[in-house]
Amino acid sequence: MKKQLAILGSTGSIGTQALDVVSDHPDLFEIYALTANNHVERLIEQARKFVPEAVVIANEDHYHSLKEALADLPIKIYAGTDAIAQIVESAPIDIVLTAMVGYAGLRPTIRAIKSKKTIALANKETLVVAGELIKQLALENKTPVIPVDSEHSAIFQCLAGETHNPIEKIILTASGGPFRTFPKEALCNVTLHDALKHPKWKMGAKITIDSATMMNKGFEVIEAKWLFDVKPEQIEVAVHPQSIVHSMIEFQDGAIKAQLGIPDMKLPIRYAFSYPNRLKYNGKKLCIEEYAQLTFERPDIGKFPLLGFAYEAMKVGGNMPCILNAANEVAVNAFLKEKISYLQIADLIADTMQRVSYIKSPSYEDYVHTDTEARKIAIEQLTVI
Ligand SMILES: NC(=O)C1=CN([C@@H]2O[C@H](COP(=O)(O)OP(=O)(O)OC[C@H]3O[C@@H](n4cnc5c(N)ncnc54)[C@H](OP(=O)(O)O)[C@@H]3O)[C@@H](O)[C@H]2O)C=CC1
Ligand SMILES: CC(=O)[C@@H](O)[C@H](O)COP(=O)(O)O
Ligand SMILES: [Mn+2]
Repeated sequence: MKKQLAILGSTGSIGTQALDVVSDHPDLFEIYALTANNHVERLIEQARKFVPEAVVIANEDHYHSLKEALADLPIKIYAGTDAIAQIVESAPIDIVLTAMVGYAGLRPTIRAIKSKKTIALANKETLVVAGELIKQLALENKTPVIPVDSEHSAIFQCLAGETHNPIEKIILTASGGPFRTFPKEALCNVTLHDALKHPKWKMGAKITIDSATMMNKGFEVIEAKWLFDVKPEQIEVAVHPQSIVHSMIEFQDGAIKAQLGIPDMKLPIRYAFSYPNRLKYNGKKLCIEEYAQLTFERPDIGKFPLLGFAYEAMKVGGNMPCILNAANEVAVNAFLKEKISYLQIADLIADTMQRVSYIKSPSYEDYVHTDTEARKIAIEQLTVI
């Protein structure tokens, strides 16, 4: 039986790579549903190629053009965020890949977990915002959450066969982003164009900016806490500019296991789809002799304060990581529109973290309310900076 997949965010960087993986294995996987937000032409192309049961466009303005373009095919067409949350519940779906960007991933992920679908989790913001709730729901519903994020997939792969061995320490590797070698004083002059030049990975715009501020690594620290049930002090970040070692775990006997490979998201996507099996791959692989040096250095929190904010938010807990995420989404969006400078991203987030009401044990409704409140405060701040 082919596994039936729902790809949320099929038009993005992870989504399109996931569809490549499906194309490589038509005998194993079938697309049940595709969802997107604005790239309607790309979604139409994908729908014509994979002929899924259903296609959903979050932005309702595109509904009619989508429906018209696919009128000759037996595909159900829906629009709106409610429809995305509903489609993941469809009985035939085995795996839901959460490859949409940002807070928008939270609600459909919860619905998919409650419907006992295996989650292939790329949308790290879901765990940043509501990690405790997601973990609890996944346990209650016995729903596997398989990481797609390269570092977490690496850790997950290293944990195979180690069920009875506790993790002593996680060493999350970071590329260091485009400004790794820049002196701190130079960061006041960097542009959007500079920040969008990731040294190793070709990704969507939002995560590329998160990598340039190292917010991405901060988010990944929080993501690791929830996925692997470790304390903040057990998670270390090592800057590894070659992006070949995708992360490491240290066990209590001092052994360190790592997963290596060229920077290619298709490997963690493929592994999440085929887990616990590995699929044959004949494309480009790591040739270790090409790397005379694999280097590791400590991150500079003075230069990348957002990484520090994430550790702080994780330690404070409650709705603080949700505030951090909302403020970051507003700030990155403003930076992408060139309304604020690179350094103002940190100012805006620090300010918002101080202003939003703190909730120690948030419910789902509290997260929704916190996200709204934090965005409002961050947007207000935009007008005064
Ligand atoms: N790219 C990568 O290599 C990696 C990404 N990730 C994570 O995966 C997620 C996706 O990243 P990436 O693929 O780079 O992002 P992209 O920006 O390339 O793609 C985002 C996708 O989400 C859709 N989308 C955007 N907003 C909404 C919304 N409000 N409702 C529904 N769908 C929406 C977009 O639709 P449309 O294009 O139609 O507007 C698009 O399909 C992020 O959480 C990121 O942190 C994790 C590790 C690596
Ligand atoms: C591919 C992937 O998983 C990204 O999250 C990547 O880690 C970003 O690179 P940084 O290490 O620069 O954040
Ligand atoms: Mn990553």
